[in-house]
Amino acid sequence: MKHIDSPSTPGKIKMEKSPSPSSSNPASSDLSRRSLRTSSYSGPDFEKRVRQSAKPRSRHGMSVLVTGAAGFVGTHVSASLKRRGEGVLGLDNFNSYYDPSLKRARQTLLERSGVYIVEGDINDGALLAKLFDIVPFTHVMHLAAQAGVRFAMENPSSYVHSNIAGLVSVLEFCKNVNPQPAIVWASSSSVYGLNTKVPFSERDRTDQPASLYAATKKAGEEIAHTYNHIYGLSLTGLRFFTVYGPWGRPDMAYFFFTRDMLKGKSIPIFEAVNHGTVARDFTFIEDIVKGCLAALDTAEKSTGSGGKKKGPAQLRVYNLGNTSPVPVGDLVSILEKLLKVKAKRLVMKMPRNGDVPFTHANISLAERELGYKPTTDLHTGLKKFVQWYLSYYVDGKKSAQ
Ligand SMILES: NC(=O)c1ccc[n+]([C@@H]2O[C@H](COP(=O)([O-])OP(=O)(O)OC[C@H]3O[C@@H](n4cnc5c(N)ncnc54)[C@H](O)[C@@H]3O)[C@@H](O)[C@H]2O)c1
Ligand SMILES: O=C(O)[C@H]1O[C@H](OP(=O)(O)OP(=O)(O)OC[C@H]2O[C@@H](n3ccc(=O)[nH]c3=O)[C@H](O)[C@@H]2O)[C@H](O)[C@@H](O)[C@@H]1O
Repeated sequence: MKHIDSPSTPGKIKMEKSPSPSSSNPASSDLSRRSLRTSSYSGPDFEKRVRQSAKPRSRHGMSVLVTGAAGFVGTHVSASLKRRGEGVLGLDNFNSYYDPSLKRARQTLLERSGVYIVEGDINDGALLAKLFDIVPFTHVMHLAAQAGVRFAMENPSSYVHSNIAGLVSVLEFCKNVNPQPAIVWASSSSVYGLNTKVPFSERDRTDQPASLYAATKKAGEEIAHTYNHIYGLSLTGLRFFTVYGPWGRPDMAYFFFTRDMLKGKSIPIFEAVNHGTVARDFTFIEDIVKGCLAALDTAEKSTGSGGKKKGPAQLRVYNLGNTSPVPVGDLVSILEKLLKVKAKRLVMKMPRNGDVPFTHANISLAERELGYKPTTDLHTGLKKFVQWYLSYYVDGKKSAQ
């Protein structure tokens, strides 16, 4: 995987040093505010675009800040919220973990539907202050993160920067603004780590992460607990299970298998110890989007630090999976049929690279409380992915990196 842009790249605001914890506090961000006057984030045009994009037109009246909006899940969630008439503003740093031109193409798609994505980093306190000054967001859909389990061995600090420092930066803001927004954020199925009890339930242990990525998501869940407990923030963590679909992520197996199969290259298929099958509870993006919207719709208001008087704020965690694990070899067989290409399979022992052998979601809690019900099997979902892939890369003559 590629080198990633410096994790401290602070968007377009030129600051003398990386944003410090104090600069992410709206009450103590004089330095940051000064730097904003000369930045491209100020001016009537910028404010107008932000306001227009975040203005709700639905009966729900939501104004949602979507972090990671140029990402795979962020694009789909933003588009879906906008279609429903919610106000949506995106925030993304467009880093180069994978081909940024794909993020730009998603941005173009969203702009056509009226969603503006501000280019900047979630650690940039001055920028968050500016956005919250312009819009009293009712909700934050926090999806920005350093994703991918294996890349954590190459660039561990990018995970700390986005998944820990970045989460704290967002929560610091949310705790300080009035009114406080409700926050729905992406955790991960990877928190189950080496857990062997299946299917994975929210009550199962999550103290054996197999990768630094998983450890940062688990840390995020603990951090969420703290901000809920002290500051009365309403927080919902969603444990997504291996999400796939159109406009997906090129670092994920289903995506680069497709690319490499079409190029006639061999694809490494991992097997567990003693030739055990490696399987995933692959979940289609449209099902995940429904789960995200249901989590936003059922999110209660934050209660603030006077939480004791008003009662405790909501703190929730849900599995969003498909409840139907499929061996990776079967995923390849489906791709072979859809692409009409015979894969050159290179079966190999799974390296100790952060991967886990098996995932399987118990979704009864999400079913009960969110009305979440995935409806897309892997064949149907991959068919939609392949149709998109061929039209984007082959017909669109884009180079797949
Ligand atoms: N796709 C999956 O299978 C899956 C599974 C479990 C959890 N998740 C989580 O869901 C969320 C969305 O995942 P995705 O698949 O869309 O990944 P993605 O990489 O496509 O999207 C994440 C976006 O966040 C942006 N970003 C990263 N760090 C940032 C920062 N510091 N400031 C601003 N923007 C930043 C990236 O540029 C990217 O566009 C992530 O939190 C991820 O960890 C994804
Ligand atoms: O569900 C999750 O929480 C995680 O889902 C995915 O992680 P993963 O399931 O490992 O997805 P892929 O990297 O696409 O791998 C899918 C399967 O293919 C296998 N694989 C991967 C790469 C490879 O070269 N060969 C191979 O057989 C993996 O072992 C795994 O079983 C995402 O990449 C993570 O960001 C996310 O947090």
